[in-house]
Amino acid sequence: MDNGLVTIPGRYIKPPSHRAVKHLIIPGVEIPVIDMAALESDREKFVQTLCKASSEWGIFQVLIFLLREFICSQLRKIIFKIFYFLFKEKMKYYTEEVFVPVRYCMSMTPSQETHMEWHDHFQHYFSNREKEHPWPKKPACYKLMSALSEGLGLDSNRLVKSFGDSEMILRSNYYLPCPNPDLALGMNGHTDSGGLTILFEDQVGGLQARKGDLWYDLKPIKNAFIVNIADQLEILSNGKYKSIEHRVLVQPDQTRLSIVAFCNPSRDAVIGPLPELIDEQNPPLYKSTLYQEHITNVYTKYLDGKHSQKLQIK
Ligand SMILES: O=C(O)CCC(=O)C(=O)O
Ligand SMILES: [Fe+2]
Repeated sequence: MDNGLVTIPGRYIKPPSHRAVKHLIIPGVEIPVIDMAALESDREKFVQTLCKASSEWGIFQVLIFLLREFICSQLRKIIFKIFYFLFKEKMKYYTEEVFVPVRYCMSMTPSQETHMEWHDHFQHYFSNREKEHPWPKKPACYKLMSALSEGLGLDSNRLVKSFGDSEMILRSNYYLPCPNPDLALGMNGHTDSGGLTILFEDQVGGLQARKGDLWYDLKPIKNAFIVNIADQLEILSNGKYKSIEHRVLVQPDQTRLSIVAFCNPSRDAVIGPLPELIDEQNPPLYKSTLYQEHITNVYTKYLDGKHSQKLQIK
């Protein structure tokens, strides 16, 4: 882009069947908004609202004022600087591996893709198994996970326990202005393969969530994080919470930045519908699966930009 590119390189052009179709997009949607302050003031109501948003949408906005101020003023600037590094510097971290301490990559797995996604990203992987890159025992999404457990009628620590030694991927996505935004996608439609995703985006917009055949254009709101249920939580909840498919469109004249925390189960965890949720009326909708195996499956599907593999392991 710095060299004055006027059309996108062929590898970024999506075939017509993969492009965003305008009449299937619902503009300016506001997904449910949940204020973390209510967790202290009225826990029961908080749990109810969270549970409803996770079942009906699988994606919602969360207000956490202090943290957001910090992220706005500091983190965004720092991450922009990292993307401004010389290409040669960034390439020192280039890899297609996921479970490495630091990764820089374009698209997802360029060597296996015919049509790339219009973004670059830096990714950090944290796990208590890795001595060099440990993460605190409690997952970053601990409070939300506790409330989500209660929403299933279970002990507040039940979901966290099922994650085992939880892991985390912290990822910054950088979407440059695109000279042909209608021919490309910033990120293909996918569901997140892990547990719970917490996303911070700037005010540029472009994130869309899918319900049926329609794509809902999610309007960024100030002072909010976006949280979405990912595949492993859908499976643990036996389908009560929905892992929603989402994608990102690109803009002709604006750079977009998103910072995403994927709060995931341990890769050793065996994930299946929680036995407490199963009875004659509620048979298991998913088979138990090793999380590690599952992520491989989902990852392959993810590259096709189709529904995730979880629908096939039923
Ligand atoms: O950039 C965004 O808003 C979405 C990013 C995303 O879906 C992902 O990294 O999995
Ligand atoms: Fe995602």
